[in-house]
Amino acid sequence: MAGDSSEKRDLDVSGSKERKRSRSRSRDRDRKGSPGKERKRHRSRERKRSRSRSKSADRDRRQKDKERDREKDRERSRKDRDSHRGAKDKNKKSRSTSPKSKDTKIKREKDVKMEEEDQEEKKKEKVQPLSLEELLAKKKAEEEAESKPKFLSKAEREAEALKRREQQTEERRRQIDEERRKRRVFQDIGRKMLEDPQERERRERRERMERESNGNEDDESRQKIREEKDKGKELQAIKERYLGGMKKRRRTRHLNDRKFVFEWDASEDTSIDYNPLYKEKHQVQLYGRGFIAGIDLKQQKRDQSRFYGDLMEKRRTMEEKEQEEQRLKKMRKKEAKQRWDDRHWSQKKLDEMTDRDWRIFREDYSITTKGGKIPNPIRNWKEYELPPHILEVIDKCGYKDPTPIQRQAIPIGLQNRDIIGVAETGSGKTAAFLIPLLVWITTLPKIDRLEDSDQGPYAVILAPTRELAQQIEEETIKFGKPLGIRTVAVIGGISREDQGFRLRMGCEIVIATPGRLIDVLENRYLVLSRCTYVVLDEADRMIDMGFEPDVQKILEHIPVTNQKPDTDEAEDPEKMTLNFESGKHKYRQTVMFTATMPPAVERLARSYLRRPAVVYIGSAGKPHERVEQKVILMSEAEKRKKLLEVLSRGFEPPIIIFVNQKKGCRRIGQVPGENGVQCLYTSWW
Ligand SMILES: Nc1ncnc2c1ncn2[C@@H]1O[C@H](COP(=O)(O)OP(=O)(O)OP(=O)(O)O)[C@@H](O)[C@H]1O
Repeated sequence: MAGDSSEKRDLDVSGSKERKRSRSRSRDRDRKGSPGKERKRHRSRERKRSRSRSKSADRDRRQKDKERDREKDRERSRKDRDSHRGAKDKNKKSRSTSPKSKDTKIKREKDVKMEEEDQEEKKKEKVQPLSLEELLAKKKAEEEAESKPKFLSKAEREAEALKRREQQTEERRRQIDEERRKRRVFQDIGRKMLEDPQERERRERRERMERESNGNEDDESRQKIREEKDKGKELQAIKERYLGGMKKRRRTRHLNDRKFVFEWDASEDTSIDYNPLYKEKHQVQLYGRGFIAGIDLKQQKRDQSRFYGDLMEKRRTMEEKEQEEQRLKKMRKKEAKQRWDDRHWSQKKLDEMTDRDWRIFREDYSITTKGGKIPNPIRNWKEYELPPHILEVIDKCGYKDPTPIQRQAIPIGLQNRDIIGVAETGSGKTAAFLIPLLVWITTLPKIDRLEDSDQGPYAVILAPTRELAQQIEEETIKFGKPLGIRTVAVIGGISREDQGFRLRMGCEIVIATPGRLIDVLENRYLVLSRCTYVVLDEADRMIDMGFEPDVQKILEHIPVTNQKPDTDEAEDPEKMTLNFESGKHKYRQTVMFTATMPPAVERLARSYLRRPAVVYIGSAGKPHERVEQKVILMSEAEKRKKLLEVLSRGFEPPIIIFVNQKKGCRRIGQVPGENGVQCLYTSWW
């Protein structure tokens, strides 16, 4: 109810105002109705205004105040109207369309119209800025108007199109002109810059700076990208480390997959075998170092060296050429000398032999020596300075060349040195110790030899067995008889009296076995007062056979007055040679031959030999050169058959077959018997 009363009040207030306005509007309507009048009025107003403007500023101010007041009033009325509209909306339902409300509506519409007209009039009077609401309303109205379809006639459309076309061509022309103008300006600038070097320099500097700045920017951006990538990788790595990253599965291709897989191995490529291109691959050359790519490097090198050689040859002076020739001659001479010196010892004369040649010589004959200054071995009989009668005998015996032991032992023996010779049976040891002895004996006057025959022999040769002693005797007689040197063998199995008789007749050399010699010595058939030469042949065998005490006893029968001093003198070749040539007063010389060197032999050597020279022939553990060894691998069942096959090849008897068991010995013994060959078998049981 209160609301209604207030509304009424408002309406009353507004009513009075509206009335005033209606009156003015009615006037306006009247004015509109008569345009001529209105024009007159307007002109008069304009005149008035111009008059007033020109009259004074006070009036203007007053006018402005009035305008301001009027504006305020207008605002107020607008607000009232809005509130009135809101109230009207609220009471729309409650209030039915009563005649009263209709009147007010019409009145309001009239008011609005009047107001609009008023506004237009004012606008005309003075251009004032539009309020926001007005602007919005205006815009809305424009949009609505635009959204409404416009129906244009054909002529209008054609006109429109023509207009648009003109606009487009105009726009195009304008653009072309603009471009042309710009180009002209640019060309002008360029021309100026070409003319002005300073300007050009400035421009270049500017461009450079721009480029650098761009480059720096690029670098920075690249750096940023790199850092981001690194961070990403690091993050990924951390994730994989702590969360267990997803491993990329390797794609495996199976043979059953639809896609065909060509299984091929490099070794299956046979093109290399028949294609000459692959066979003779050309060496690819790159440019540089003075070579041309694609051409054989060796050929290029050859050409280059030829070219430079020719060039150098042209440039050399005569003097230089001579010098070079001299140098080459010297070099050739030196090389020839070297070649001459490097000849084999067999191509050299004795006086051309160097130490190196002697070393090679010893190696060739498997001679190894030890102990003091050992003289060089004998190359051949003729070369060596042996007395002619000795050489004659050697020649008579048919010894064309000395055996290895003879080559080394004879020169040592001729120096009156004690010798330990390690050599096998049948290596020519007899001549090795006999020749120095014969040389010495033949130096002694024959009368002395005959007169002093009761003093006993000059040399005693001890052998372990009768057979060996006889063998040595044979050899000795062979050498000694032509030289008038008498030899007596004192061995078992022969009458002691006979031997005693022969000894009493006198002899220079006694060959004996230890047992019988002691017997003869003890029975005074023999004395060793002038014995200066003692030979122990096959000393190891003698010791094995238990002759060591006998040997010692025999050696005790030899006088000690002519024993060598146990000093370096015993090794001095010159002093010893002099002593050797001194005839009767020669030191006692002891020579020992053995195939092995057991401790007993060493003991014997230490006791009776003075500073001996040791000569080894061959190498220990090495099979003898004359023995052929064959190993045939087969099963037990095949052995018998194989043995018969080997025997049927025609080996000269006697043949020795060694077996490891007694029964095997019997069984094999029957086999050759079947083939008509006598067989003996024996064993150590
Ligand atoms: N230089 C030589 N040239 C040719 N034949 C030689 C030469 N030296 C030795 N002989 C011969 O070789 C054979 C064996 O010689 P020698 O008896 O001297 O050997 P050995 O080593 O003494 O053997 P063993 O110890 O059995 O007596 C002899 O018949 C001998 O005539």
